[in-house]
Amino acid sequence: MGCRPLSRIVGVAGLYCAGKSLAAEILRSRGYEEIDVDSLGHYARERMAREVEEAFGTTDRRELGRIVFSDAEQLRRLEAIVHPWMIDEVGRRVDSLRREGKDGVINAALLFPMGLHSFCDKVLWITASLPVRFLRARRRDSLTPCGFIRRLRSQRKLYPQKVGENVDISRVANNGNRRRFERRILDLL
Ligand SMILES: CC(C)(COP(=O)(O)OP(=O)(O)OC[C@H]1O[C@@H](n2cnc3c(N)ncnc32)[C@H](O)[C@@H]1O)[C@@H](O)C(=O)NCCC(=O)NCCS
Ligand SMILES: Nc1ncnc2c1ncn2[C@@H]1O[C@H](COP(=O)(O)OP(=O)(O)OP(=O)(O)O)[C@@H](O)[C@H]1O
Repeated sequence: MGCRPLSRIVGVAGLYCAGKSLAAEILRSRGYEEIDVDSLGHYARERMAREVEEAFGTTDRRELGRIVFSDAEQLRRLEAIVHPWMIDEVGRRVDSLRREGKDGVINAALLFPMGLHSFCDKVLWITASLPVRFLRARRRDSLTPCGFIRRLRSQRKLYPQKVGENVDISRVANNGNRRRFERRILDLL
């Protein structure tokens, strides 16, 4: 009877434009399967379109972003609708990876507040300086300084320090080029 290989689940977290998706891409190139929790959020919004429409009068991604990222109470209302299903879905996908002995990466800005770190064997907390993140946000999302500041305010809750839980967290700086970032990540695995 053969032994199933061990599965390893790595969480990737960090603030807006720190480089979480790039970190997940690097892990994917090493055979990890990605659970992209931002995408699950968009899928959840479509699944729960009726509740979202009732609560906000719209299900449009951009319009909702404008509403919830400038008002913490509205963001909490949206999270209360979509997060329970999202957390269950991540759990289902992790179970399936573990059963198949596959490695996985959970890419989630809200890894800690959603409690998803409890599914992980290791967490990479990606950091980059504020000016670097602003330049990336401007290039990728055409965000104005005001829009950038609004995003930052909605992300105060994301830090791992706010979680008293015992999980192996490595901080990975991503202020330089991709090659250096990739080397840092691979050294930590
Ligand atoms: C409000 C929504 C519709 C705005 O969509 P939009 O396309 O404008 O932004 P996008 O999803 O690309 O997110 C932009 C940035 O905000 C971050 N972000 C998304 N949701 C949240 C949140 N609840 N709290 C803090 N940051 C968030 C993302 O990680 C990303 O860094 C969407 O972000 C959403 O449905 N959020 C709630 C679900 C959720 O919590 N998703 C994040 C899981 S990690
Ligand atoms: N080391 C790097 N060198 C060059 N460009 C980078 C680097 N890291 C990230 N970027 C670019 O910065 C932008 C943000 O990176 P990425 O999407 O990985 O961040 P994120 O943390 O996943 O963002 P979000 O918070 O929106 O989910 C992207 O356009 C990406 O290509």
